[in-house]
Amino acid sequence: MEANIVVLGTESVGKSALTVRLLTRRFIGEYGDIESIYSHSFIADGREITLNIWDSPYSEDSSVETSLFQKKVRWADSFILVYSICDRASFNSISRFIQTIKSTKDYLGADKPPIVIVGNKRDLHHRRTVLSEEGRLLALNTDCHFYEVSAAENYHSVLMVFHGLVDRMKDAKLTTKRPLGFKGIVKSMSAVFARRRTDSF
Ligand SMILES: Nc1nc2c(ncn2[C@@H]2O[C@H](COP(=O)(O)OP(=O)(O)OP(=O)(O)O)[C@@H](O)[C@H]2O)c(=O)[nH]1
Repeated sequence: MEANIVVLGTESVGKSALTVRLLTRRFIGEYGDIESIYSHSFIADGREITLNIWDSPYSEDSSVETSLFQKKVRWADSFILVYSICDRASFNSISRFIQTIKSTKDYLGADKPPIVIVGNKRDLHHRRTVLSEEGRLLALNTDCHFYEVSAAENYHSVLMVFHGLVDRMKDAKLTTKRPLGFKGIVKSMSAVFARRRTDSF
């Protein structure tokens, strides 16, 4: 099985931190602004599963109206929508992402995609401005799954997010993948670490 996952959310909510945590088990603190699609394979129930994970830095250009956003929605089989539990505005933006994803997929005649909502930075509970119940309620009302995690502190909770999404996709036919149609987006993990090393000098 091969599946395309897009990680979305507003600025600095921890999209790269979650992605890099899954891929390397590490939290490296600073990630740079790298638009990347990472490939990650693992075995589950005796089957090889490959996830292509598209992580992009947020900017005004990533708003839901843009053609790049539409391109991501078309490409993806499923979505991880991230907010920070310390950032109310990032939580408020999640509904808009869900609406746009659903209406675009509907317009394309595609199946309803699995969507997971993730409240990140759980370790910063003393600065919390979004209650867990609010995240859970939003997920319930929009037929999404919900997790609260800390990419900084907990690898296993991040693993649960991605594996939970895979479980929801298991029966879908997700095999033949078309190339994206533009160059320079696929980076290796070494790019992330190289960037960090450079930044620290
Ligand atoms: N305390 C804490 N900090 C986190 C956590 N996840 C990410 N951060 C920090 O939050 C900041 C932003 O993390 P990124 O992963 O770059 O966030 P992003 O959503 O990819 O940001 P953009 O690329 O700007 O859209 C960094 O300083 C991270 O170290 C977390 O779980 N807990």
